[in-house]
Amino acid sequence: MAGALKRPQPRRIPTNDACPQTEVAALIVFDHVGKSFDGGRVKAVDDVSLDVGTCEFLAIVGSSGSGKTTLLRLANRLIEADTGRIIIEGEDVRAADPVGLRRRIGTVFQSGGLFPHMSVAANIGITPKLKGERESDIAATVDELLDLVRLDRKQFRDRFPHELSGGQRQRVGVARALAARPKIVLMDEPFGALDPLTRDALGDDYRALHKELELTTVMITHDMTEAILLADRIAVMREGRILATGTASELAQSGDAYVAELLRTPRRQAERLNAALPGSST
Ligand SMILES: Nc1ncnc2c1ncn2[C@@H]1O[C@H](COP(=O)(O)OP(=O)(O)OP(=O)(O)O)[C@@H](O)[C@H]1O
Repeated sequence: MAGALKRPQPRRIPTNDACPQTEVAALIVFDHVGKSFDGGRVKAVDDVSLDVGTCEFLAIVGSSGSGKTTLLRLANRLIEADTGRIIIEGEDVRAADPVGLRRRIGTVFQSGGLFPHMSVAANIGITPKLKGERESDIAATVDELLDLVRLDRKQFRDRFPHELSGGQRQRVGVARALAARPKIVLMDEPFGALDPLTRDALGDDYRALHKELELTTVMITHDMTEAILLADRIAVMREGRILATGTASELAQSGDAYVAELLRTPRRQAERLNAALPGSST
């Protein structure tokens, strides 16, 4: 049977109850954060202040080397900030146990980041296993997550990463990130290496999961069109700094030349598509 089209009920995964839509509290706060490399010669992140609201989907857009990945790595303490504070779920990350912090935050990488020698089920179940959950509970969680990311349980559970397409690997990557039932998901170019159709389908599916599980998501992308289509708000980074944040229409009002340049491509794409597919916008 092909991947399940209907999501099963009931589900045990969504345990994030702390997300009333009226709440505006920020789940992630970057407060004047700075990080340099090479003895201060490379200012990868330069005095960044940014709040990510509970249940918000924030995209970080910027060219290569603008500091996007460094910002995410600071959030889960893969590296330490030189200056400023990062608050996750009300707690300064410097006070948090790094391992515990990373288990509370789901992470999805561009390549999927799956362990090649482990089956799909073992990859998805790795965090619950490290947390000491019972084998039977882990197996149930893996099956629920496979349903959630629309991969057929029987077909995919025992496969190895090299037996999957790029899109299927990313679906497993998303399932693995959700296995510890995080409130926060950090994604680094998660759909960047996929063909446009797969990318579109996965983006839509993830957006639905974000809403359904009441997640708070930060997604890095080079692609402004993807950011506009998926995110509630977009932060534009350049040379370690946040140039602008806002919804697509707010960014369109920005007087910044680089932001305008980034918006030119989706504008041109929309115009060309409307011209090539008359009536498609109605
Ligand atoms: N561990 C490191 N040691 C030295 N320099 C680093 C290190 N990590 C990142 N940098 C530098 O910091 C800057 C920002 O890198 P970062 O990976 O955050 O950018 P990015 O916006 O994510 O780029 P890309 O889109 O290409 O992934 C770059 O100049 C990079 O070379």
